[in-house]
Amino acid sequence: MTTDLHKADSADTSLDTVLRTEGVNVYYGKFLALKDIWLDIPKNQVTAFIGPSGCGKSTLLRCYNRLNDLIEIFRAEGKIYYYGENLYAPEIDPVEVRRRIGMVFQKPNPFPKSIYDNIAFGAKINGYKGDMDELVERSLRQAALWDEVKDKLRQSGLSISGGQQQRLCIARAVATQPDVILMDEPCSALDPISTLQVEELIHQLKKQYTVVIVTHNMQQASRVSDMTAFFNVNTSEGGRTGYLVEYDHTESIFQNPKQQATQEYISGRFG
Ligand SMILES: Nc1ncnc2c1ncn2[C@@H]1O[C@H](COP(=O)(O)OP(=O)(O)OP(=O)(O)O)[C@@H](O)[C@H]1O
Repeated sequence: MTTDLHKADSADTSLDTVLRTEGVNVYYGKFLALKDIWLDIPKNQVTAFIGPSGCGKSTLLRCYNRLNDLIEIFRAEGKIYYYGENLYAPEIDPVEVRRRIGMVFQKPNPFPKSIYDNIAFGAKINGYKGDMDELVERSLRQAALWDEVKDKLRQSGLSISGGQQQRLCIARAVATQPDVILMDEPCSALDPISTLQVEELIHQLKKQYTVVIVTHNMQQASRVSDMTAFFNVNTSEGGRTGYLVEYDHTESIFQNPKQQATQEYISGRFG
């Protein structure tokens, strides 16, 4: 087992890197939640984060759009670069970061507004000046939801099924014209059919976006992702510090992992 991620098996460097993570440590107060993370997220690929509960998958995901900034006791060390730009530099506006790096959460969370306004609202706030009807339709089409809701755009976003709500949240994320979409267990509250629909959608989205997904479901990681990062928790120093064990093409992680811990995790021996 290694906590030195310079030594961790790393991704294919021939792919364009969107997000570069260099030696990132994350603290909540005095608690070291993530230690020395080195990871490159490639463009127009789906990257999955897997690992046992508490290993810091969501924490790292939220570092990429500065959502952790909203947590008072959060502190990060190291560097995260977005196309070579330091995401945490003082001149960077976290609101703009969150527009370019959108997020979809575990529980579908549409606004208590109409389906139409769920999409139009964020776009208006972001100063969208184009044809709003066209944006709403395009976003719903991209989220594979248009045909199901085109006749009820004025109905509440809360009136549709959970799976449809999650696709509405994806449409809402897409409407702000992001570059990256972060997904934190986007299917964990969905039934199997809705899950497959969202997985199919993720597959489509990567043509245009870079996707990073946290999932507890290893079948899902192997179905949807191109790259997989396996994290584990180190309990040896009395805490529960997360670290990256192995990062590689999904096929290699699932069929030929280099680390024993990865092998044990994917074969269901812990976690
Ligand atoms: N806001 C917070 N304040 C304090 N500690 C936190 C906070 N958020 C997360 N943690 C701690 O940081 C560690 C990593 O949590 P995180 O949610 O990132 O892990 P995870 O791998 O996504 O877990 P899970 O799979 O259970 O969602 C855990 O020990 C957790 O208790």
